[in-house]
Amino acid sequence: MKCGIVGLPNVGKSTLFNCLSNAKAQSANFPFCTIEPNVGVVNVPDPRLEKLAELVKPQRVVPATVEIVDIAGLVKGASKGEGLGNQFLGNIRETHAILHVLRCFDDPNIIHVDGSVDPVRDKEVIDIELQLKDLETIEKRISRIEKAAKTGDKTAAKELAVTTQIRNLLLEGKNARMFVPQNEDETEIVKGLQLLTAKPVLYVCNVDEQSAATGNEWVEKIREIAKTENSGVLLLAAKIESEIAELESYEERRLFLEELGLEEPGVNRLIRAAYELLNLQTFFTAGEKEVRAWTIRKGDTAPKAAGVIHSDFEKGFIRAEVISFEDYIRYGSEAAVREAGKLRIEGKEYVVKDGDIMHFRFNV
Ligand SMILES: Nc1ncnc2c1ncn2[C@@H]1O[C@H](COP(=O)(O)OP(=O)(O)OP(=O)(O)O)[C@@H](O)[C@H]1O
Repeated sequence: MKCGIVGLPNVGKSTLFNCLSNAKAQSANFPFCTIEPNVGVVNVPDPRLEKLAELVKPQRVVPATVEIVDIAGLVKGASKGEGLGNQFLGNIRETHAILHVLRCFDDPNIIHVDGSVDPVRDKEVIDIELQLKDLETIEKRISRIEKAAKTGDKTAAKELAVTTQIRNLLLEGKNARMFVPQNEDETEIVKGLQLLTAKPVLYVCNVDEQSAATGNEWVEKIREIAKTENSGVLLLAAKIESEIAELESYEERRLFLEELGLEEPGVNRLIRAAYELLNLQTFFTAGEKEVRAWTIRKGDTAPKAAGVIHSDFEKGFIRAEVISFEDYIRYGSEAAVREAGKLRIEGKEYVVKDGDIMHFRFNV
């Protein structure tokens, strides 16, 4: 599961990516590893993990991770192959969610590809390119299934109904994510189309130093639009944050952030937001050797969670012993939780809750 950073050229994507890739931007515990020049696996800052580690004092602490890809700037005409457009759109297709960076800072020294700062227009430029590409995908699909649908093939007819609705949305200049599947079948059909504008999106408003905590009028405009799309907005001052991330001492970084009116680096919020956007959540395992955050999807059951640790755990799953994060903190140790009768035994059907501390019983 990975998130792609998308936006026009020169809006601050690489600056943002560098913030993420700078280990010092976060606590010492959160290293970053670059798989390829533009792909990073970044650890998810999670205060709960730190609290658990304080209580358990394990030999190792292992955070959850999320993969982030820096996709080079898209330009007008990308859907027609302009400026390596096809390659970049292909890169977006491989991601599961989009971090759409918008330039919301004024700086006459930094050239804007369209001559002036206007994130609302910029957002539309990108949207249109993605929509045009999706339209091409949809038209191809429709022409392939139309005949079968009209000669009584029920599966094809269902798909035609969905694709036609999505095509109409795209023709109105809307994104495919505005289509709400009515049942499991429709969800599967949409998934199969792999549309760019069906992916969840978070708008990242890249602001200047002065607006780091409060935002500005551009951000407000983007917020208004995002509301109508059910999408999120995140505020981040990429340039100053990348400078802060360069500072050696933790204390210095903290002071600088405080001056900006921030409690923690914006990238921490961004990483958590990316995790959320991918529909992921965390469960923990806690032992003397290791306290660890594991990543699962929201809605996953206990055996699925067990399978993330080892496939044998899933195959031979018997039951899970579960402690809620709040109980663990309240009683301070697994033994005390047991004593208080707060340790739950859960079976195969149990849907894991974010923050659960789990122990699996299995046989092989
Ligand atoms: N919030 C900000 N305030 C002021 N300047 C910024 C801000 N964010 C980025 N910049 C500056 O804008 C310029 C472009 O940034 P960057 O190279 O990160 O853009 P990009 O989106 O990756 O561009 P491209 O797609 O062309 O690679 C850089 O000089 C960077 O320092």
